[in-house]
Amino acid sequence: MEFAKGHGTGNDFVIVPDLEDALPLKDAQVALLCDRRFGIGGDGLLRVAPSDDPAAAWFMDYRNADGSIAEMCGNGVRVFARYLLEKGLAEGPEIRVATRAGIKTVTVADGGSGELRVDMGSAAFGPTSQASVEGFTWPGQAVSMGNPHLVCQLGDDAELEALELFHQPRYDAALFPDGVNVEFVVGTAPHVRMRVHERGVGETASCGTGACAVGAVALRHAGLETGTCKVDVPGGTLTITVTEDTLFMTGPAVIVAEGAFRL
Ligand SMILES: N[C@@H](CCC[C@H](N)C(=O)O)C(=O)O
Repeated sequence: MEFAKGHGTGNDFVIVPDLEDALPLKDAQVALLCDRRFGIGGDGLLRVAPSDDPAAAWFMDYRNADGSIAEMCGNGVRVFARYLLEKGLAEGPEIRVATRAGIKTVTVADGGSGELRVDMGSAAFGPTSQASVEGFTWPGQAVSMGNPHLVCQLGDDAELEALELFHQPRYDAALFPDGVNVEFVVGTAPHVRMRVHERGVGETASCGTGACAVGAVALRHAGLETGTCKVDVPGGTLTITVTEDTLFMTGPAVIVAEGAFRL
């Protein structure tokens, strides 16, 4: 089976081209491919399949490392678009990608940085809630970016660094019946820093949709309806811009390897 490997700010993905839609992957197969000892290794898998939607040629079939399906992946959609560009499956500067959270338009950013900008659609704010790790509890803001997030503000860098994110933080399962990605943030807009525990994965070096949720919350905390917020993640920096109509995320996306896997 042909594969490629790519990442966006250290959030890494196994990419499986399935251009004839002939390779429906079972959960266990996805988990094996994403396993860092027994497989290729990745936080998730991006299957490149034809789209049913006439507005986009390709569908991003995103799966978490444990095989579970998620609605959206922000770093994944940039890596997916980079793969389409490198393989000649799409032409820039605008690439439309079908996802479970609707069509996302990815644009090659101006200025030769090589970064990609995605129109992610507006952040949808939910109720406030809370998350707990190792007996400590923080208030949090529920935000949907197509997939569920809980953004928790911490006091300072030392508190963020001391967090043990080996296990899923505790959360209100009635509010998040399908699980939730939990972001822990320090700082204020226009520049914040975060760590994340992803549903179906564990702690990752970055989460694009998480950074979008964090940027939107940081701007709102600063009393801003629109604006730009840089979000530092362990694997780099993402730039989040909120406009009256939508939210853009800009960041890197690179393909680092290609090969064949014996499935
Ligand atoms: N890493 C992703 C988010 C992937 C999905 C998430 N784990 C979920 O289950 O919702 C991103 O970059 O957005």
